[in-house]
Amino acid sequence: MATATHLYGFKTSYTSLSRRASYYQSLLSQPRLDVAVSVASVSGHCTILNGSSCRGRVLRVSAGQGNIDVLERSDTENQGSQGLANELTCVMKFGGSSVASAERMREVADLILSFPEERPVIVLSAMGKTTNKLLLAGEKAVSCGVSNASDIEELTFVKELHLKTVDELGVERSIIAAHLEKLEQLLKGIAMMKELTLRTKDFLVSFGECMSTRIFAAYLNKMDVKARQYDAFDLGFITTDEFTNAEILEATYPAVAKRLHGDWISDPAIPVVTGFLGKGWRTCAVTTLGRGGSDLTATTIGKALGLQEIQVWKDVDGVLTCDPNIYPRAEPVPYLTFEEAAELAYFGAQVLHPQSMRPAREGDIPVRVKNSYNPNAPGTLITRTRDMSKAVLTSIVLKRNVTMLDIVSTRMLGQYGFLAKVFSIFEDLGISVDVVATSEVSISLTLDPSKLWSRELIQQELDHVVEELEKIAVVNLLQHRSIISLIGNVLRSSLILEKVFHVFRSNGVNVQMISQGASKVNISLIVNDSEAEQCVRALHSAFFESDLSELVWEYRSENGSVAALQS
Ligand SMILES: Nc1ncnc2c1ncn2[C@@H]1O[C@H](COP(=O)(O)OP(=O)(O)O)[C@@H](O)[C@H]1O
Ligand SMILES: N[C@@H](CC(=O)OP(=O)(O)O)C(=O)O
Repeated sequence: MATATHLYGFKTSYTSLSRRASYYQSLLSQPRLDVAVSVASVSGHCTILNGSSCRGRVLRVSAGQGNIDVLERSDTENQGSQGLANELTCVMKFGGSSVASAERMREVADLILSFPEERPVIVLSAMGKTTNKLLLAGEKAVSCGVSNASDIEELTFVKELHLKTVDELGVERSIIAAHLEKLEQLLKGIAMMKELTLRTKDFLVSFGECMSTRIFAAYLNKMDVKARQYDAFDLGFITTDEFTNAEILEATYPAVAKRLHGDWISDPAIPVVTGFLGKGWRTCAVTTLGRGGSDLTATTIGKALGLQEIQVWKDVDGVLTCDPNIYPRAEPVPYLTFEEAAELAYFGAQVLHPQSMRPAREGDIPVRVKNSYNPNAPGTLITRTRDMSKAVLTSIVLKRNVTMLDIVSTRMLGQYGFLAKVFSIFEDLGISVDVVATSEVSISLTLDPSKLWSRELIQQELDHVVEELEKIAVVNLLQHRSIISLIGNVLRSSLILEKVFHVFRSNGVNVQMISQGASKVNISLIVNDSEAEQCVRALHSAFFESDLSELVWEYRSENGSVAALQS
């Protein structure tokens, strides 16, 4: 092992010497420079000028001229690494549909190995529909009695699926035997207690990801590809204690970077990480990030390690122009911005977790959505910016079963007092609002259903909201509504809306509320649930299957300027 020291030109964006000094202090406190380098490259504070590999212990950083300083490092601890060329390069997340069986796991392993230039972190979801089955098993356990818990149909299904998979892949059953045993014990516990709390639900579903990752890592090892399994809750994913919908806390980033980096450098092996899971910071119990949360696990790791790319592998050719279950002729969208993708996810496109774009945007790391069943399809590339000069409508998203409130002031309060009071009621009750339209004396809004997760709560919460609002307003509660969100270039909103209203009128549909906020990418329309799918199909035909250029041309002539069309 070499013990030479090396000097590097070290460029920092901090111009003040005192800021630089305190920044270097933090670098020096890192046990190893590879951690410091990745922290630095993520936050964008510094770059290593000569582009060389920089691992080992930071000895000294001394201020030089301008904002270029000299960094001295030692190779003493440079165990087994060949420099940045051997860093982990990307994160590849495979959803449940991609790892639903032994055959699928084999294909995913082949797919990973077909990118020899990549050194990926792998994030996996539970196999197939395991999460749904586990939740159903938990619900049945509440009322089936302890003696029947072992025979719950969904438990048998989960056991058989996982045992069949290990057998077919030729890995040891012992890899998951303890988890299957513990899962059965847990269901007996639920049966005994006759209750399934949110905390227990999270622990229960965690078995899915814990088993899929163990099986897959064991299979890679069997194929002589060195892999190491990680449970996210032991890896450093620290979250709030909001069971079933936990938020990732900032402390996660350095913790995950340190652990994955440290292990990779001391003993390189492909990390295989459980998606979806975390550890509550107060309770230290297993938490989950909301359904579909493995996307968020992947983008969090991408940001933590400052990786080159985040890939999310699904069962569709990328983000599509609308939900293919509503309209099978939906087509892949080749490029999206983080903002468009976030808006699309937030307004209900199942393909991405609503919060998953945040870490990617903060770390400015491109996200590629690909199809594990059709790897040659180009997929969707999501980046900070894209060419919007030709963009009109990008995608149509539908969120069903939304509750809408029409709130009309009784004029006991002035306008500003009225709005403030209405929103303070929502804040006090912890309910999020999705879409809002206001006039001087009335507000129409929709409630975020993710906060109204459990059936019992819905009615209770709604009753309470209405009761509170009725103290200052006349309230009309409208249920079974849908939000149709048009993600696109809002600079062309007149063109979009002209076409939308033409389509709605031809289909005899009345829009009950419309909102085009400050967001440059989204127009939301509220219609009855019963009319929503028909509207999405008609809008898709109008925007994506007919030639828009004629309309664009008319619009351009009317506005008399080409510039009006360019963002
Ligand atoms: N706009 C959309 N683009 C692509 N897929 C969509 C869209 N809206 C809904 N979906 C659905 O999302 C599914 C993929 O998301 P998900 O099931 O969470 O993937 P995975 O489990 O593989 O991570 C697709 O199979 C498709 O049915
Ligand atoms: N297994 C979890 C987490 C997840 O992200 O799954 P998927 O990637 O299959 O959507 C769920 O079903 O919600």
